[in-house]
Amino acid sequence: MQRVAVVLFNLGGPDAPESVRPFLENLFTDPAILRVPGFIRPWLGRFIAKRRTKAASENYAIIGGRSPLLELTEEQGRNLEAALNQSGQAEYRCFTAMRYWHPMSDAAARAVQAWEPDSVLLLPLYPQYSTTTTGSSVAAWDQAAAQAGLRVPTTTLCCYHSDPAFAAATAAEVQAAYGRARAALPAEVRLRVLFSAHGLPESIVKRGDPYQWQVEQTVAAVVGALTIPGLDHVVCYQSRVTPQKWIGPSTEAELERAGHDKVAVLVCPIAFVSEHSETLVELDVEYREEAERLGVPGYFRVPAQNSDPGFIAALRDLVLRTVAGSRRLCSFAGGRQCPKPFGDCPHAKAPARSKEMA
Ligand SMILES: C=CC1=C(C)c2cc3[nH]c(cc4nc(cc5[nH]c(cc1n2)c(C)c5CCC(=O)O)C(CCC(=O)O)=C4C)c(C)c3C=C
Ligand SMILES: [Fe+2]
Ligand SMILES: [Fe+2]
Repeated sequence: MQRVAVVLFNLGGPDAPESVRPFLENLFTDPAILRVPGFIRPWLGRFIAKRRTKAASENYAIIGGRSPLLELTEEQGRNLEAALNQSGQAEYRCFTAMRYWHPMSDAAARAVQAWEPDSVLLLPLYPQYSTTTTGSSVAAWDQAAAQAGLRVPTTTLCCYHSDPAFAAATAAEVQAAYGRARAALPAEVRLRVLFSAHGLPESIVKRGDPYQWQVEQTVAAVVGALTIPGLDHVVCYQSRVTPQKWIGPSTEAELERAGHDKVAVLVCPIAFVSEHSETLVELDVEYREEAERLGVPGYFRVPAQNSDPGFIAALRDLVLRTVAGSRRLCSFAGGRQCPKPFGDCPHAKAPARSKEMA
């Protein structure tokens, strides 16, 4: 039986208070994140990380001083592995490769190599492709796999932003949370869904990053799978961490509008499939307090997918379809379907290697 290694990509997060600063240094010295000339990046990246450490540490302190991302990603891996092995088509094993904290790509590539797979499938836990997330992880993996001497056929799943099963699983969570919020609210109070995605500097989108477009596609697919007539909803962006202009509207601005309109909000994280500091602190603590201050008449949140069975089943089907040979195409070319398979076109390349992005 063929052995297939499925590598789950995620961002990673500090596992202890003393890991916050080195984690941030790894993040801010990534050329996909800090787009300045190479000679200045290590110095500037470490400087920004040092300045960010206090605020980030305070956030992690609220959730026990560490990120829950590794445990949640490993749980997703165990559930996906069990679901894949039920198919009996091949032997699957899931591995985790974090981008900015352990276990990173080098350790993951060595573990994959030791298992001696016939092929590898790279599966980002980012539904939407961004050069800052999936693109960066693919670049780190390529280097780590080469160093580990791993030379087996490797397929990359670029994104699943409007995959019907992923959208349906997400919609089921939204529908249930909407029902709970409606039941808790007086009948005369209107409810608006804020689909809140991680933000991105506008300059990165202007250089061809498909993330914002794919986030909008996800929201359209999820709203299409809901049965809530006349749903009041908006897409907005959270977690701005640098002074540049970021894509908008910001989630804070949408809370302000909700306060002005006197509508309650149901916040749905739409670009994260696991709970982490930005859902558990930014959404559950900071924005909730902000909403109260702004007079928003109710604040509710949709949980992240984590190991929701519908989400795991959607991932299983994506993996099986990809392994079965119907390679998924890159879904971005200025808003149109790209004619080339993911990996063979400029949209999939990490920025350092692609100056020709559309
Ligand atoms: C310029 C900075 C950043 C960009 C661009 C960015 C893009 C981006 N990030 C995620 C998902 C996550 N980011 C997380 C933490 C995090 N992100 C940044 C900066 C940028 N992200 C920082 C500085 C941090 C650390 C926390 C903080 O200082 O506030 C996490 C959380 C990890 C955890 O520990 O729980 C996730 C997940 C996406 C999807 C994205 C672009 C599309
Ligand atoms: Fe981030
Ligand atoms: Fe493409």
